[in-house]
Amino acid sequence: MNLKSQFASITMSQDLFHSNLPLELESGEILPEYEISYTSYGELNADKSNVVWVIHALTGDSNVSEWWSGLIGEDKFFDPSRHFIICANLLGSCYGSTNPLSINPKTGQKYFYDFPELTTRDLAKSLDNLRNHLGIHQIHTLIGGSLGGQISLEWAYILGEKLSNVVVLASTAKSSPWVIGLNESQRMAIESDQTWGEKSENAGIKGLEAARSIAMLSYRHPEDFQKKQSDLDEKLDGFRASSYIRYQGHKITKRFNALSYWILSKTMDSHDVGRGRGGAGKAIGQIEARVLAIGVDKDLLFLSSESKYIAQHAKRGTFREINSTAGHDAFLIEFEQLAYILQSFYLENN
Ligand SMILES: CC(=O)SCCNC(=O)CCNC(=O)[C@H](O)C(C)(C)COP(=O)(O)OP(=O)(O)OC[C@H]1O[C@@H](n2cnc3c(N)ncnc32)[C@H](O)[C@@H]1OP(=O)(O)O
Ligand SMILES: N[C@@H](CCO)C(=O)O
Repeated sequence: MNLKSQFASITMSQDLFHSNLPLELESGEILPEYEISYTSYGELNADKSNVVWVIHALTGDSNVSEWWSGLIGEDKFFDPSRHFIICANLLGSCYGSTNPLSINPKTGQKYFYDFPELTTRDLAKSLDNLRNHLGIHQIHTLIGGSLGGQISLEWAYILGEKLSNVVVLASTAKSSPWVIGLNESQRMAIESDQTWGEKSENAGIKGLEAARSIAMLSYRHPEDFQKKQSDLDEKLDGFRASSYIRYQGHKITKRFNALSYWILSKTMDSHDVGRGRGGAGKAIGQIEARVLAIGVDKDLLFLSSESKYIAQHAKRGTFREINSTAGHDAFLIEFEQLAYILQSFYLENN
């Protein structure tokens, strides 16, 4: 379906891929059929060599020109007049792809809590099925941050020589105990909501509010709070940081649900590109594409050293660092630094 684009003369299309073939999951469970919603910008060139595939993070969607507007758009680093840019909503997420609120074809009812656990490998496989469906035989650049970076690594492993460059932002080869612990606290917050367990779209929504507030503390750095949320006046209550964190918790409930959040946070936990492949370092060493791993110096969630590890173990790896008090979320905010790093990477390597 072609949509009115925000760009003057660029094609933007929002489409749905329906797979009647089942997706066999790492857990042994099966998604009998599934849909993937995806957005693309620009046109494939004659030899299909201009594909830039973006993978969104935990609560993102496929409208990459909105949430990555500093990097994608007319005259931006990835420009739809030159690149064919595509982003698919991840399975499990609530922006158009099959998720816990979709109908389970086996029962004719919504999945709710019966939705299967998905790994980053399962998600990479589902994206590869979409790629095949679209007849894309070569991806110039695959790029993703956080959970999107984890899936990018998994997919890069599968893609082999069909991928030229993979850019992994603020991410990791294997989720650390720290990340898993933080995600478990967030799921505990969801569980403590009395509505969790109900077969309702709003189940666990207050819990999700608390979960996002915990998550925000790992997405930012204390210096970011110091800069933006300090109170100028002396007070005993009603602090700016309190209202900010509550606001952020509430904001997510207007656009996301606890079931999708639960599933995708579990996906993040089980991520390990080295599972069954002799360890993360060995698996990364088998990726054929050039690997650019970008860390954020003040990322408290996925440490910059984890990005360095990825680059060090790749056959053709480069490590770069963003300097930002924004912390983990810098990959969604620091467009100038990102564009500079990407520019120099392509100049040096392509
Ligand atoms: C439909 C969709 O939205 S699709 C999904 C798009 N989102 C994604 O892809 C996920 C990735 N994006 C994100 O995580 C975020 O949007 C980021 C990281 C890029 C930016 O985060 P933001 O929340 O916009 O920035 P920031 O932390 O500065 O907070 C700003 C907000 O907090 C509010 N705020 C700031 N300080 C306070 C305070 N002391 N008390 C209350 N509210 C406050 C601001 O008014 C602003 O509100 P707004 O979002 O309604 O405009
Ligand atoms: N802020 C990101 C999560 C951290 O990668 C999101 O909401 O998707």
